[in-house]
Amino acid sequence: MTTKRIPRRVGYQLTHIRRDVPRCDPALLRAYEGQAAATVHEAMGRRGALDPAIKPLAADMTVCGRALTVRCHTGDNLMLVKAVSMAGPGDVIVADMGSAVASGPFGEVLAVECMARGVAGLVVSCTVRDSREIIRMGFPVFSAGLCVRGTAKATLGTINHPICIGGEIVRPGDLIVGDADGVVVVPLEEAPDILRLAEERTAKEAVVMDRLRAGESLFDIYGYQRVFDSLHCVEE
Ligand SMILES: O=C([O-])CC(=O)C(=O)O
Ligand SMILES: [Mg+2]
Repeated sequence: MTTKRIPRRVGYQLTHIRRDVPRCDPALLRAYEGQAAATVHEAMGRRGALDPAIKPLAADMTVCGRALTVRCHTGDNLMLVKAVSMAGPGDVIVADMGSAVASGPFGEVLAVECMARGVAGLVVSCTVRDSREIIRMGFPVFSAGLCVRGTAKATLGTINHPICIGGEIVRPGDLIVGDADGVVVVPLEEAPDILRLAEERTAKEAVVMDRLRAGESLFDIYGYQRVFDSLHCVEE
């Protein structure tokens, strides 16, 4: 009797894990480290902001790095565990965990591995757990809150494919900038121009704030009377 073997590759085959992804210039990454998320968001024409439900575990957490993207099956962190094993310095793991927000696919144990690998941070669409320990060790985690529920480790997803998180598309290699105000994604090809615009904005705001300290008003400096006039503002 002959045994029928099922061919492993039939028709379209999804590549689950991609390793050959664009990498931004390390000097550019370092230059982004001093930038506030809100400034970057403004500099790119108010684009790129993830849903504000995704917040840092502690107000003083900041993150800056290149996106290592992960797409997990709902309630399963198998691909996230794999992504952590692939991550290194300068990487921010950005994880779309599917439709269930309330689960704890990331906690103290994975945070320890991230710290050991020098990973820059985690941005995740759902909740996480072991928050006290993660805050204590100072690993930057941006999540939709906290949940004690554990996850399965049984289903494939993708690593380093484009994902959608917090209403924004994130592609592997895109820049991620996050702080207490929220998280912004910068498309890699736009990163040099947006950095220049962000630096210009920071310099301009420093001058404006000096003028405010000297007694001027923002209303006058920016000439908002023009807007009032166009709206026929009545004042008595
Ligand atoms: O292992 C998990 O499923 C997540 C977790 O709790 C940890 O990383 O500590
Ligand atoms: Mg745990």
